[in-house]
Amino acid sequence: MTGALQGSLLDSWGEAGPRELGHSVQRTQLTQGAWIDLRPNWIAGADELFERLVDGVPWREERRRMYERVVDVPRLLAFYDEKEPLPDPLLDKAKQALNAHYEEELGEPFRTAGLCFYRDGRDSVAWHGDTIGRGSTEDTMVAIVSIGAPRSLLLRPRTGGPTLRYDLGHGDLIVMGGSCQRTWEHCIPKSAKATGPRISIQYRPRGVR
Ligand SMILES: O=C(O)CCC(=O)C(=O)O
Ligand SMILES: [Fe+2]
Repeated sequence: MTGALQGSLLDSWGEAGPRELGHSVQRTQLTQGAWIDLRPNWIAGADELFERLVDGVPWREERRRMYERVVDVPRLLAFYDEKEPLPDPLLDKAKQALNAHYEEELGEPFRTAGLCFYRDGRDSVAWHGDTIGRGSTEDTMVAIVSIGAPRSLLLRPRTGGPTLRYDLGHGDLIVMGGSCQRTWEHCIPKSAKATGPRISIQYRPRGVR
């Protein structure tokens, strides 16, 4: 069964929104106090959410200076600061569910939402940690909901070592925690295969970017 068909069947049986977290979240300890939580198929109603976000989010193209040149950022972006309403009620429900599950351990709530739109396999994000803010010095969490076409998220330790690959499917949740932003890097590599569009939603605490 294809992911899309499976998604639509599951969605027709239940209400749209995040499914339970609890015991369905699987944690993997990485090195140096970094960890990853995975919760496949977290979002019910992911097909409809994807369509609403494609049409409803004011996607921005960005250009960034790279050494001597100004280049297109190879994905579309949107950012919702903590006081801005999210573009879809399902994204509020997902944030509430993440906070119910993680706030105690995180010591603060997830507050902001960044959205990326990977139009096809040529769109990507290069190796980086989310270290513009406090993630460069403190443990934190970044929770990512993936919808649309499956893409790989790669992780590698900054000190060198094997690269881990997580194939993120439609409606999956991955949470990077502990020291992950400063001791590891992550990327979404370009894909040579014919790849459909994907949207990721990243929830972060205040001051993490
Ligand atoms: O699209 C993703 O899953 C990752 C995005 C990301 O790493 C970022 O926006 O910092
Ligand atoms: Fe990132």
